[in-house]
Parts: sequence; structure tokens; C-alpha cells
Amino acid sequence: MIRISDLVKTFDDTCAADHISLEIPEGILFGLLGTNGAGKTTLLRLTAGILEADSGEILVDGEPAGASEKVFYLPDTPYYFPNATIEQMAGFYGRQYREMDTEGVRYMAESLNLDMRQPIRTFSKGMKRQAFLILALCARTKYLLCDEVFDGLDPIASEVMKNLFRQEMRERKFTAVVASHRLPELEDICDNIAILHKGGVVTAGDMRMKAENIWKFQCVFHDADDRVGLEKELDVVRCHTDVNFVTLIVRGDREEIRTELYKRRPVFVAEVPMSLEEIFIAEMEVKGYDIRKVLH
Ligand SMILES: Nc1ncnc2c1ncn2[C@@H]1O[C@H](COP(=O)(O)OP(=O)(O)OP(=O)(O)O)[C@@H](O)[C@H]1O
Repeated sequence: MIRISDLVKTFDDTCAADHISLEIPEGILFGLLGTNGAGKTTLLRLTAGILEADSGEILVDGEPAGASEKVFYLPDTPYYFPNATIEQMAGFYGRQYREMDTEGVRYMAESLNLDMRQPIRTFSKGMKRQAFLILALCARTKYLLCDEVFDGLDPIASEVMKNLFRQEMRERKFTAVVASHRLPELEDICDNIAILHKGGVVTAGDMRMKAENIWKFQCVFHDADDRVGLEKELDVVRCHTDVNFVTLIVRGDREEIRTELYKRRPVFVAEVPMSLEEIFIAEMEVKGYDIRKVLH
């Protein structure tokens, strides 16, 4: 487990990590979401031990960050020697990571049509990302930290990369932390997501649990009096009224919410599915954040 406690990192006047506390359990894909400058890279670099915190602590399986060979950090623009090939980079990482699986690199590179002996500098951006993800996964560390690994990829390349993660998750218990500024890049592979904004954590948690406790209903009432008191009875996160047509986002037990709505003899009630983005928007509005500044 990665345990981050009250972490602070400032650069001159900028607080890039503002009292961050997070727990990243083992065996999950954890998403770090936030706009440019939110603090994602800083948090990854602190966790990899590349940066030193001003205060607070990061423990990886109980050891201070940076002391552990269990962590592989894949930056958004990975370093490689001027004419290096995938084969040579596998050799380079093999000297740092004891578990490096060079055969695995060869197998994955072949299946993605990447030439092991072609200089990486001649690859397209997407090919480079695939090459480094293969190398990172085959280092077989317990923890993998990736910065913007899906950035700028076409939908097929993005799906290929996601499948590499899924395959690795099936084969061995490892934990990946993936930073991105786009929710769609994370929502279909991450079990947990933390949203960062101005160096702080706005919200974090298990996606399925969040989705299980928040509901969206559309209702039509006979007249305005029928819906009086609804917001007192229910934990309403958001309510939009258009004459007698009401859209509600409500937290709580779904059946209890339905019962409360039907007590008011509505003309019509329908439950509408919520996207993950809507769930986040609702959560953050309650906390007083302007979603446009946090996610877009
Ligand atoms: N080495 C540094 N020196 C000075 N300021 C820095 C440094 N590294 C990061 N910062 C500042 O810290 C804040 C967080 O930056 P960080 O790179 O962690 O954000 P990010 O969420 O990864 O952004 P992006 O999505 O653009 O990569 C920014 O305001 C940035 O300017």
C-alpha cells in the first residue's frame, strides 16, 4: 500500500502539494485526475522519491518513498539514450530492476508490431508511449506510476494501452497510479480516482461505491406545492426546476428516495443513469468547487 500523509511541497510561491493525504491500496488501478498544474506530476515524483517533500510523509509498503525498488516511474516524456532501441532500453532497465522480463518485452513489442531494434527516436508519439509502457510493465515492479500515459493517443492505441494494463492486472497483483487531465481516459480502467486541484485533493474514492450512493431522477408534479419540502426530506445534491418538471440528483438509498418521491403523487418519475463526470460534478459542487476550473 502507498500511504500519503499530510504531504506538502512548494516551489517558490506555488503550493504543488497542499497537505495531501491519500491511501492507495494494493492491486488496483488508481487514477489521478486534474487540470494542467493541478499537482499530478509533483505527487508522482514525490512518490517515486525524485522530489523531496517539505513536510508530510509517503510510505510504500511501510518504507519511505524513493527507498524502494518496488516503484517504477514512467514520466510523460521518458528519457532514452540518443539512438537507443527498445532492446537496449530493456537492458538498461534490467540493470536497475531485478525482475525485468526481457522476453516479455520482446513478446509484447512483437504483438504490437514495434521493432525492438529500431531507434526509439524514429517512432511516432503513440509508438513511443507503447514502447515505454511495455518496458515499464515488464520491469515487473509492484508499483507503477505513469504520467499522462494515454495522452495524444488515437482511440485504438489508447485501447491497446489499456489492454496492456488489464492483462498485467490479470497476471499478477500490481498497483498502478495513472495521472491524466481527462476523465474519459481513466474512467473505464481505474477502480479509484482522486481529483487534484491546486495541489489539494478535492475528492477521492471507489468509483463503484460513489455510483451506488447517488441517483438522478426526473419527476413531473401536479403543482409546485407537491414538491415543497423535498429538499428537507432528501439529501439533494442538485435540483433543477422547470415549472413542474424537476431534475434531482440525490444521495442515499435508492428505494427510500423513490418512496419519498412517490409519497407526493407525481405524474411521472424516471431514474436517469449518471455518468461518472456528472457524479464528480455533483460531489464537487457540494464542496463549493467550480467544475469548469477543476476538470476542463
Ligand atoms: N520544478 C518546478 N519548479 C517550479 N514550479 C514547479 C516545478 N514543478 C512543478 N511546479 C509547479 O507546481 C504546480 C503543479 O505542477 P505539476 O507539474 O505537478 O502539475 P500537473 O497536474 O502534473 O500538470 P500537467 O497536467 O500540466 O502536467 C504548477 O503550478 C507548476 O508550475
